[in-house]
Amino acid sequence: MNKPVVLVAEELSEAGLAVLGADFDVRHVDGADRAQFLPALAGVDALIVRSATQVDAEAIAAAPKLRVVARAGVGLDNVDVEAATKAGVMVVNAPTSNITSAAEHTVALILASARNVAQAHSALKGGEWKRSKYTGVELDEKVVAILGLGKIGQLVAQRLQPFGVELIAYDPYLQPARAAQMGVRLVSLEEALAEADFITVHLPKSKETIGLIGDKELRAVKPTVRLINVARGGIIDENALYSAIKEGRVAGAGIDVFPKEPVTDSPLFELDQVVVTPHLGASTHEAQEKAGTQVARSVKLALAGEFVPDAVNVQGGAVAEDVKPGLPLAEKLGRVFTALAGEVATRLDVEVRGEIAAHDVRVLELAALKGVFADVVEDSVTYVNAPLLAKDRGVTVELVTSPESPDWRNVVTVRGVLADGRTVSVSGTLSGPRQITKIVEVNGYQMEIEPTDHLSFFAYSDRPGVVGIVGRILGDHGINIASMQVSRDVKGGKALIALTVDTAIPADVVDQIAGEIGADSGRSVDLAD
Ligand SMILES: NC(=O)c1ccc[n+]([C@@H]2O[C@H](COP(=O)([O-])OP(=O)(O)OC[C@H]3O[C@@H](n4cnc5c(N)ncnc54)[C@H](O)[C@@H]3O)[C@@H](O)[C@H]2O)c1
Ligand SMILES: O=C(O)[C@H](O)COP(=O)(O)O
Repeated sequence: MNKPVVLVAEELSEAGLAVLGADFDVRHVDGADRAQFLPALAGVDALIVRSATQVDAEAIAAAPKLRVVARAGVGLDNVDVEAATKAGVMVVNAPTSNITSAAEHTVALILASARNVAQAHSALKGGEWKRSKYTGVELDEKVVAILGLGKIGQLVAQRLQPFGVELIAYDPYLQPARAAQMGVRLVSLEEALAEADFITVHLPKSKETIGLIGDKELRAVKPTVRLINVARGGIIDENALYSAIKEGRVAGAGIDVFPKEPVTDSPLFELDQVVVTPHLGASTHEAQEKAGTQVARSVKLALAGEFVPDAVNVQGGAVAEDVKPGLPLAEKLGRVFTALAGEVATRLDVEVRGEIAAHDVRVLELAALKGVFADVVEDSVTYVNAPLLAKDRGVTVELVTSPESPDWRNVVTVRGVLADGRTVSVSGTLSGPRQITKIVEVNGYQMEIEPTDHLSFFAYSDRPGVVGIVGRILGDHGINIASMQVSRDVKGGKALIALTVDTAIPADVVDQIAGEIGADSGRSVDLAD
């Protein structure tokens, strides 16, 4: 059997490659070289990148088999997550892999900028012993403004605390009490600019943050201020920063990231007051080992069809062990639902009852939706695009949970209302230590059948002789019945036959049975693939 193809488009740690092991066809390409990268995507199941590879809509379209894009690091601004989601491609990152390295690099640049380390180093190695020119400033008693008090911003705050600085931060999405616990005073952007001796940026790059620190803002700072950016290029406007330093309105800067990378001709490079590094924030052995192993594990999970905790475009969090067996059950129920309904519902309820409802079971709703659309759309349906498919078709979906359940069993129900107002439902359980899955209800009829590869359901009016007719027709076509159950509401009322058979029942045979027994409906579903 062909191994799944994993394309590694940037350097991945040895430890990450070791996690992938021999089960995958691991290929390498230079993701920054578009002419090589795009053709290499054909036939690829998983793609691993860092920040230099643009995974845009064009790249995603060039990879029709792609199931997961893994970013061995934090920032996702080089990945078009929306395009990936539409294509059903999971996007994962390694959200905490390099935050310590990025925070330490920030502190390195703050100190380097305060004490002119890089400039003095170059001068001395160039044969110049200059002391007064490189007189610096202390951090003690200075005000440090952190823009973005998230994971890295917080680590920077912790690390700067012992230097005796006063910490302020601009982050409108954080509670002041949480910041206060860290010894940080939350302020407005205007206050941060006016009060700071050092400003360090730890924001994501977004529509709101691009150019957040531009000409106007750099006219509102102290002339002694130093700016540090280990987040993303473009959050501080480079040209505005250049002018501010050149005109003596800003004392200096420490910059790790640039609007376009790689870059060797930024205007900032000509200024002695600016210390620069080529996007080295995450470039430590430790961070790369963590990023590589974390994404390799996520790729393995994603290609095994399992839920991935670090997926950024899938709703729901980590899946509890007790909930995991419910995933294939909910997906099968979704497929049976669609077979029974014969059309897309206008409204769908996914009900989860029993002890598992104590966990986060949003993933069961996704699994049910995955099943509902699996036999409806041409493209592959995943945990990622299933909610979008529902939304596109105007299906309202609701998850209903309850710890109460009959017989103490965990029960999952997919219930939908069709355009003509009819309700269709199917329920399944997980029972026993082996978590055996059973279908226990169809359209209100109680039963107990295994969701095997081939199922059929016939709704008809209760009367003698029907079972015999069904058996004869299937026998005539060489189809072996594995199990058959008849349920009815009242004697002589409406009844339902549920069948499991060894081979698929062709559509014309389903029609023949339905015709001969005068069924209200006859449906079959193949869960084999
Ligand atoms: N240089 C490197 O090598 C390197 C390494 C890792 C991360 N990064 C970058 O560092 C940055 C921070 O990463 P993180 O993991 O700390 O992210 P994070 O999401 O944990 O933190 C970002 C913080 O910014 C705040 N924020 C978001 N939008 C804002 C806005 N418009 N105004 C003010 N605050 C806003 C959020 O509330 C959050 O607290 C990202 O840009 C990431 O890509 C760079
Ligand atoms: O967002 C990140 O994780 C950092 O910017 C690191 O990027 P890199 O993996 O390309 O070094």
